[in-house]
Amino acid sequence: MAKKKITNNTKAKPRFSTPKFLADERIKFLFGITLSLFTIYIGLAFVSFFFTGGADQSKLDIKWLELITDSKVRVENWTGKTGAYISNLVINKGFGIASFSFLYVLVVLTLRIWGVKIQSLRKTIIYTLLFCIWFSVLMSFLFVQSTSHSFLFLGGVHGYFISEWLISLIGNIGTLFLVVLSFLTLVTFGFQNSISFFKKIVKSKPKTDPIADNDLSKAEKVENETESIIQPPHSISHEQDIEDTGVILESEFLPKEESIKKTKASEAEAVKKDLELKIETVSEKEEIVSIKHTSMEDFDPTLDLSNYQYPPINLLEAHHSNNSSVSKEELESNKDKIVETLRQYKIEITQIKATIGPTITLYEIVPAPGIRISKIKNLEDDIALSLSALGIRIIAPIPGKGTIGIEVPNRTPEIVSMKNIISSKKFQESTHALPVALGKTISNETYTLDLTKMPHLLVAGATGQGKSVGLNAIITSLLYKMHPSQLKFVLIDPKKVELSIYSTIEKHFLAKLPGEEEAIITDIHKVIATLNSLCIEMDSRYDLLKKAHARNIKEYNTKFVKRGLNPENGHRYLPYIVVIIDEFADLIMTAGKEVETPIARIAQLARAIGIHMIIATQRPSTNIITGIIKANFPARIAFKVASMIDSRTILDSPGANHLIGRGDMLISLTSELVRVQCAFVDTPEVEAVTEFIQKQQSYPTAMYLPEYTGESSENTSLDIDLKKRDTLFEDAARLVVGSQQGSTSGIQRRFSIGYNRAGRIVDQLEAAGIVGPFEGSKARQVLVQDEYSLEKLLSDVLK
Ligand SMILES: Nc1ncnc2c1ncn2[C@@H]1O[C@H](COP(=O)(O)OP(=O)(O)OP(=O)(O)O)[C@@H](O)[C@H]1O
Repeated sequence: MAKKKITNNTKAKPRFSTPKFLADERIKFLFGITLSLFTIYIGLAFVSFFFTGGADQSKLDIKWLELITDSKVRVENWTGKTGAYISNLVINKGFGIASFSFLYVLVVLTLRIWGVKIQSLRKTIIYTLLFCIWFSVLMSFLFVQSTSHSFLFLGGVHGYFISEWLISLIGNIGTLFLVVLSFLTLVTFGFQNSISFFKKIVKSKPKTDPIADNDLSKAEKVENETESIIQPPHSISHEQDIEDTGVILESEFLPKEESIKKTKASEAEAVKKDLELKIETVSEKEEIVSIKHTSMEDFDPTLDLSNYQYPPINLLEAHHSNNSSVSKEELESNKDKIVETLRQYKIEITQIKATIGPTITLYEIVPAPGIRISKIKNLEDDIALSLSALGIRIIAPIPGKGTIGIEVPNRTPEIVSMKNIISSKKFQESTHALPVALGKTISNETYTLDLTKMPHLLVAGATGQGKSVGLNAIITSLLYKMHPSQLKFVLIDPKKVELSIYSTIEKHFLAKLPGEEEAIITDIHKVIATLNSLCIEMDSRYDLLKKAHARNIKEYNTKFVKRGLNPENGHRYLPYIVVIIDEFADLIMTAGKEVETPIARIAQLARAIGIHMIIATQRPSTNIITGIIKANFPARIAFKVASMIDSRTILDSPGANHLIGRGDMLISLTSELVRVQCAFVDTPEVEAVTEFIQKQQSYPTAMYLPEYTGESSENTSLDIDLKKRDTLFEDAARLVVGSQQGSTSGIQRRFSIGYNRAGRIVDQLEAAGIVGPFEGSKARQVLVQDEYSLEKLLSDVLK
C-alpha cells in the first residue's frame, strides 16, 4: 500500500513523497535499514532454496503453525524455517525462478526509501508482475517434463497450471505462439522504440548505396513521425550509435500534457539509467540538380545577353576536409551534465532529445510538471559552466513545441560549404523572386530566403564573426540564380576592401551613377548622391507602375514581357535592385541624417518596385541602428555580438551575445528567432565566380541610375530653367499661395507624388520667386500673398 501511495503522489515535487509515518527522519532511517536487511534476507533465502529445497521439502509440507512453533523441526535453508517457507511459497507454489524479479522490486523500493530514484515504482511493480506471470508460464511450458522428478518447479505452481491448461486448450503449438505473442506484447508496450528496433532487424541489409540510405531515412521520418529517429547519412558508423540509444526512458514524473505525445507511448522502464538520450538528426538530401532558370515568353529581357552562362557549381569548394560528426560520447556527456546541473537546482526532467546541427546540438528537454520555466532560463550560465562551453543558449519554451531547448556548441564544428547549399535541391528548385541561400539550420536543412519578401535586411555582428562571409554568401547565391538583366547590385563599401571583389562584374550586375568611374561606391558624398538617385529611380518606377496600372514590379514586368506596355511611352523592363551597404555605422557617423533619410525612404516605399536593401554594421548601437532604421528593417540577421545590449538592439531580444562566432547567426524574420550556420564561401571562390561572369559578353556599361544633382549650395535658383518646369508647377503654386505654406511634404501629399519630385517643384517655386529659400526644418516662407498676385506672376514671369 505504501508503495502505491508513493508512486501516485508525484504531482509537483520531483522527489518521492514519503508516507506520513516516514516523515520522521529516525523512523525513515530505521525503516530503510529494515527493508534493506529484509531484501538481503529474502535474497539469501531464495538462493539457498536451490541448494536446500530438496532436503527441506518434507518439513515444509507440514502446517505452517506447526512448523514455526515446533523448535525441534530444523531446516537446511540458510535463513531458517521462515526463509525456507517463504521461498517454497513464492518459488514452488508461486512463480518459479521468475520470483527472483521480486527482489528487483524490493531493491527499487529500498533505494527509494534512501532517496535514490532509479525507476518509477508503479511501473516497476506492474512490469515485474507481468514478467513473472509470463516467465513462469514459459518455464513450465519448456521444462515441465525434464524437471518432473525435481523438488523445484522452474515455473512454479502458477506456471504449471496455466501452461497445462493452455496445452489442453490450444495444444503445444498454440501455447508456444501465445507465449511468443505475449512476449512481443510485453516488449512493445514496455519499450518505447521496440517497433523501430524490430524494423531495423528486419530491414538490416548491406549498406552500399548512400543515396538509397538517405531516401530510407527520409521515408522513415515521415512514417515514424512520433518516433522520429533519423539516421545521419554522413556517418554510417553513427547509425549503430543511434540504434543503441534510440530509446527514450522516462523518470517517474511523467507529465500528462498532450503536447508531449511521446511520453504517453513510452511507458517503459529504464534498466540502465533513469533518462536516456534520444538523438535526432535530420539531413537534407544534397542532390545536385540542374539549375533551372525560367525562360520568358514573348519579350525576353535575357536576350540581350542570350549566351550568358550561369556560373557552374564546380567553381565553389566543398570545404569538407575538417568536417566531423558529433560522437555519441559527446552527446551523452553533455546530456549527463545538463541533467546533473538541473538536478542540482531541483529541476527534474522527464525526457531529453538531441538534434545534431552543423555547429551546435539542440537538447530539447521536457521538465517535470510544476517546474517554472524561468527557473531553467536563469541557469544559462550554470549550464555553460558545467559544460565548459561558450555559446549556450536556452530557448524556453521552444515556440509551438512545449519543450525547452538548450543549444550546446559541438566540440568540432562543421563548415557548411556554399557549394553544398547552392547545389541543394531546396535552393535549386526554389521559386523565390530573389532567392538567397544562407546556410543550414540546427536540423541540417538548407535555409533559404526570398529577399523580395523581407523586403530589406539588417545584418549586424561584432568584427570577425562572419558578416562579410555572410554578405558574400547572399551575393553569390543571387549570382547563381539571376540573369544580369534581372538583377543589379548597388554596392556601397566605405571600408573599400570588402566588396571591391565584385568590381569585375560591373557591366553585368552593377548599377552606378552616370559619369562615375568606380561602380563600387566608397566615397561618402557619392553614397549620398547614390541613395538620393535611388529615391529618384524609386519615384520614376512608381510613376511607371501607375501608368501601367500595376501594383508591383512583378505585375509590371509580366505586363511588359507580354508586350502589354509600350517602350515608347517610357516603359522598360525593371530589374530588381539590391543595395548592399557594408559598413553602415561609418555612413551614419559621417553623414547622419543625409543618409538616414533616403535609406528610410527607400526602406519604406521600395518594396513594391523591386529595390531591396541589405545594410551591415559592426556597431549595433542605438545611435547607429536608430528607431527609424529599425522600424523599416523588420528582417534582421545577428552574428555574434559583444553584449546583451547589442543583441537587444538588433534582435529586440538577447541571444546573439551567446553565439559562437564563425558564421553562427540568429535570424529574426517574424517574432521567432532561427539559429543558422552561415554557409562559408571563401574569397578565391567568389573570385572564380566573378571571373567566370566577367569573361562573358556584357552590357556596354553598368546600369545607370538617374542623375542626382542634389540640393547643394551652388545650385541656386538661377540654375533652374523654368521652361522645363514640372507639369504640376502651377497647381503647386496655387496650393502654396492658397494655404500660405511652402512645405515640400504638403505638395507631396496633395498630389500623391514622390518626395524628390515635390522637392524639385519647390525649387522651381523658389526660382520663380513664389517661395523663399530653404530654412532647415522650418517651412519656406511664401512670398506671394494672394491668388491675384500669383496669377499675374504666373502669366508675366513664366511666359
Ligand atoms: N560561415 C562561416 N563558416 C566558417 N568560418 C567562418 C564563417 N564565417 C566566417 N568565418 C571565419 O571567420 C573569419 C572572419 O569572418 P568575416 O571576415 O566574415 O568577419 P567580419 O564579421 O566580416 O569581420 P569584419 O567586420 O572585421 O570584416 C573568416 O576569415 C573565417 O575564417
